[in-house]
Amino acid sequence: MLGPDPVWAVGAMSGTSLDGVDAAMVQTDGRDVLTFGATAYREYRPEERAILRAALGKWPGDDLDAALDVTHSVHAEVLNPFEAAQIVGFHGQTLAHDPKGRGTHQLGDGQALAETLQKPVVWDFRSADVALGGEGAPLAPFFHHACARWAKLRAPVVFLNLGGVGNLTWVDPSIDRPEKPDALLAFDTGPANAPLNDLLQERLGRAYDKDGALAAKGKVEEGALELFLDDAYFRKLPPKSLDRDDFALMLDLVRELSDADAAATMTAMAATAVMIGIEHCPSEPERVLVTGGGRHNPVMMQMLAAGLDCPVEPVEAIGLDGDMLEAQAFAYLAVRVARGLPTSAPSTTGVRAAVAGGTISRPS
Ligand SMILES: Nc1ncnc2c1ncn2[C@@H]1O[C@H](COP(=O)(O)OP(=O)(O)OP(=O)(O)O)[C@@H](O)[C@H]1O
Ligand SMILES: CC(=O)N[C@H]1[C@@H]2OC[C@@H](O2)[C@@H](O)[C@@H]1O[C@H](C)C(=O)O
Repeated sequence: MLGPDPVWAVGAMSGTSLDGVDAAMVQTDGRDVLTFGATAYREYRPEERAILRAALGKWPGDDLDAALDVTHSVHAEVLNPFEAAQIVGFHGQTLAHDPKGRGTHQLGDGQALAETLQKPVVWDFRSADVALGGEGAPLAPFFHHACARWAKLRAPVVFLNLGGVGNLTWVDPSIDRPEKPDALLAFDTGPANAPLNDLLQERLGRAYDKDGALAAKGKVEEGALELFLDDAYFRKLPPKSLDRDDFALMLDLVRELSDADAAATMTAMAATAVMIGIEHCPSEPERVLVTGGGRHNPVMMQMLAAGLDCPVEPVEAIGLDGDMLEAQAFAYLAVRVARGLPTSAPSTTGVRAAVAGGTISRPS
């Protein structure tokens, strides 16, 4: 279907924080990123978000009609204008993630989207990895490797995504292929914004702690932080991954604290989980490049900078767009799948062997 020349792909990602769908174009041959293109964002309306939230934790076979309608219509709306794209990478909304048990579930029907958009759609990126013993996540690391090469970095760096869940990729850009054994190490670090958002929603009816304003007024309760860090997840060697609500009990640890102290403590939990994560990396990175919404939270960024020995900067420092990196990743991965190139490896998900995850659906 796709020849060896670079193509324009569009990727769409709806993250664990359930804020909306990002879409972004990338020109790539599946190995190198040549150009970054147009982007778009469609926020969920409150009623759409409520339908998706109610579907969290559900698996194929459950009643998902309403959530599927929302996912399909929002993706069709955000992706329709990308006429120049030759192929689509459609992540789908993660509803449940239990790689060592029931599997992983991203809501969406790629065939239906292919019919609507009249373009080939690559989707269900995670199942093949899980079937081969992998965590099915994170999948952005192969793209992070391409970004490091695009930015002509030489020394190992860490890409840190602070979304609902945190995940990091240690990258050695001097190794030319991401599937080679020492090129990457990746894993979920712990909860990032999701439990903090839940706290703000529950106590104050606010979606999130804008600019860390509440956390800035509070003080970290060290006892609660220590109890949180006792969780065996942090000592477990990577690869490892999390579901959005795996740390929902964090809210109990801050239950007795004032709003400001609870926000400060939860922000410290997210940041400290990252610091422990960095200790698992093969070597100290030259810098930590932060993507995802958490990079807009100055309190979280300051805590990271204070706890790490290297500079902590938003990915914009190397010319990337930290709000769109995940959507770009699934554009890039779609082309890799179409070309039969792997999208994960033992070092990124723990999969038995490098695998090209994803199903390709073509309009009939
Ligand atoms: N100005 C800001 N101040 C503080 N926090 C912010 C700010 N902007 C965004 N955030 C946080 O970032 C979150 C959104 O991050 P992002 O869009 O990266 O998440 P996601 O892509 O849904 O998650 P994931 O990567 O886990 O799938 C918001 O819910 C909020 O908690
Ligand atoms: C199962 C799932 O959807 N995981 C997401 C989630 O959000 C952040 C973190 O947890 C990461 O593991 C992953 O997303 C990114 C895009 C990834 O696969 O790289």
